[in-house]
Amino acid sequence: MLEHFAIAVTIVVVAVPEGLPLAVTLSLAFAMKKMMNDKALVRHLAACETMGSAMSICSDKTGTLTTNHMTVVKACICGQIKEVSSSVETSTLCSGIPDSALKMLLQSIFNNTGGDIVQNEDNKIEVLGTPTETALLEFGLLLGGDFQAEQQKSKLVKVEPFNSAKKRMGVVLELPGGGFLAHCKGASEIVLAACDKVIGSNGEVVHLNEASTNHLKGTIENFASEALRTLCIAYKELGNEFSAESPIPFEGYTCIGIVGIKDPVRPGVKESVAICRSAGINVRMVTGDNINTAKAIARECGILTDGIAIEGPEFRVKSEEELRELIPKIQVMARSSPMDKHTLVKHIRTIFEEVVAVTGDGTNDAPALHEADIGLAMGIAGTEVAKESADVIILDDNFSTIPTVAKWGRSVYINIQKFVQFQLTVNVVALIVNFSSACLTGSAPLTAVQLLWVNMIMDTLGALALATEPPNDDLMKRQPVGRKGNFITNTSGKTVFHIEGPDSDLILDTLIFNTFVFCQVFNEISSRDMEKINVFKGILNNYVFVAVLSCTVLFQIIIIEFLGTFANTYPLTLPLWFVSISLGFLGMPIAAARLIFTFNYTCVRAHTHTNPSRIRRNKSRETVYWNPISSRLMTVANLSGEKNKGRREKRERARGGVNKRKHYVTHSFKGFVLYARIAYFCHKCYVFL
Ligand SMILES: Nc1ncnc2c1ncn2[C@@H]1O[C@H](COP(=O)(O)OP(=O)(O)OP(=O)(O)O)[C@@H](O)[C@H]1O
Ligand SMILES: [Ca+2]
Repeated sequence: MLEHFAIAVTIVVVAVPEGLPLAVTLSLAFAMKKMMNDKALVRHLAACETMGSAMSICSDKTGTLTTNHMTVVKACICGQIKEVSSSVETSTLCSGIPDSALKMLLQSIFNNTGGDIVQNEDNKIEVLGTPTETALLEFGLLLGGDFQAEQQKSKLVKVEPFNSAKKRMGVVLELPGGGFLAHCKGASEIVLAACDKVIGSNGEVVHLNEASTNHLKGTIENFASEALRTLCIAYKELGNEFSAESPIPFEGYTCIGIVGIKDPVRPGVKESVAICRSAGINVRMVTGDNINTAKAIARECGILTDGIAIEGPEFRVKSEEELRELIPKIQVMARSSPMDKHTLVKHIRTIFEEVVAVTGDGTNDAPALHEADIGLAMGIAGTEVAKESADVIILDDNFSTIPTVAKWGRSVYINIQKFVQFQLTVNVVALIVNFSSACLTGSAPLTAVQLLWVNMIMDTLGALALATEPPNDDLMKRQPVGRKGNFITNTSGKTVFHIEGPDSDLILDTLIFNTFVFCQVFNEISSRDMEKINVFKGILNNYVFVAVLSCTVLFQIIIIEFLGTFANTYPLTLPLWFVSISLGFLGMPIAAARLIFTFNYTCVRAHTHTNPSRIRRNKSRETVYWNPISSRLMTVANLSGEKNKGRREKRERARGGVNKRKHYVTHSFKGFVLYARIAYFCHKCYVFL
């Protein structure tokens, strides 16, 4: 009783794949630890694996693809384009700029800012703020401005800080001589649209006519096509009437100038984008910046190739049908608001059912990071809001860490897949062997201790071995599995026979079907004579047999090669025909081997249970054995071959062959029952599945 109980418990222990959760956790934890060495901090454990199935990456530009170290390198003030660099003297920079314009520019730069300039302990000047702000403040210093003095001159009445939706920033100053003045800076084409005047080359304010508008627009386009981020700086006199409660008006501005800010592309981005491409991951750029700047940078990174670039406001108004057509082609989305980024990610996820990864650093990326299947935030330049919304933090702010994360994700997926396939096979075999033998014989072939050892090998140690397999570079050469990928695949079958292409499933099915039919054909031949090994002997004498067999083969060829649509088959190549026929033929040697085995086995058994009465009947005093297959006594000579054939035939004739026929009938009946049982079992399995 106790023994049976122990066996039952062991079988249950073997049957439960308790190594699976272990393998999953182990694989994830292992990947997480290794990813930490590769400068990726995983915040949610499951994210390790999700990244492996990513099909699409939406990346923002500033700070992710670019370094986020910004400097003003070009400026267009009073119609003059100036090259700016720290080596240029203030006097040369300011030459040609009228005093009034310079004064207004410095007032704007130093008052309309979210940054600050302080003196640190070493008496060095330090510029604080977001990269765009610091770039502008440094430009102001280069122009010879004094931050503190400029700020003390006038009183700040109202501030509308920068946000990514409006893409501009504005302040209102109360001037020392009385009256209010509004300053605005922001996305160049947006601010320029609010201007109707411009400071001319002599410092006078002139109406913005078509020629000057086109000149400014051309300048913006020129700067942008050089991958520069452009900002337009403008002011507006508000007169004496302004209350701090009312919003800053946004029309009738006077344009002071346009600056071009350089933000170089991070080294290694191009290579990383190429790796993602070859791994079947679609990389898109979604940025708040100008479309031309975005295009230029996207080309430099290898993101923009043959796809399209679209602007946020245009994207926003498209219907769902239009988006369905458009989204697969979009490679760059510029001037996007945080909600545009979010909408794009949501549509890729829901309409196309792709697994989407989003990378970002700013507060404007937070909604998209949150919506994505996996959010990756930049660790150094990233804002707290972005990091909070992300699943993985890229500690070195390097875009090339992203393919590494994807590689680890794929390795986790593959490792778990390998383990599941390993465990499925081992578990099922161990279970069937033990369960069936316990049912049939009452005892399991493996003892409890043995079973527990087997269980340990296949569960715990198996998990440890397979889950910690490190990734190889080949992982990034295959397509992502995506959301609908099959976890348990039949690729093994396909890879064995080198079946590829879109019809590979059908080809594999046809191969199985063909092999099955040829198994039957050869089985038919094997069944011609149950006693003899050479079943081909005299085959041509039976015309019916030959005709039936030939017709079967002929029809099979027609079905496979020509009746594809009707029979759901696919024409097989010559090597695949060879494979299926050979596999079908395998049954024959197996049948022959079984014949030899049972023959010898029964002989040996007969020898041990020799019936003395029958031995005595042999006149030539040879040792005779009882062969149950042919139901007759045989000498050693009989067993080994065709010797004494004449005598045997004579004896058979004397017996009238009655016994033999009776034997065949029982055999066929037993066979029929067995087949019926197998068929019934298969049917049950099918229904169960
Ligand atoms: N501090 C600022 N003051 C005024 N305008 C700004 C400021 N910062 C950025 N801009 C303008 O707003 C635009 C959009 O900025 P936004 O924050 O939406 O995206 P981004 O940081 O340029 O790009 P990404 O989404 O790729 O990070 C910029 O192209 C720039 O013209
Ligand atoms: Ca950004």
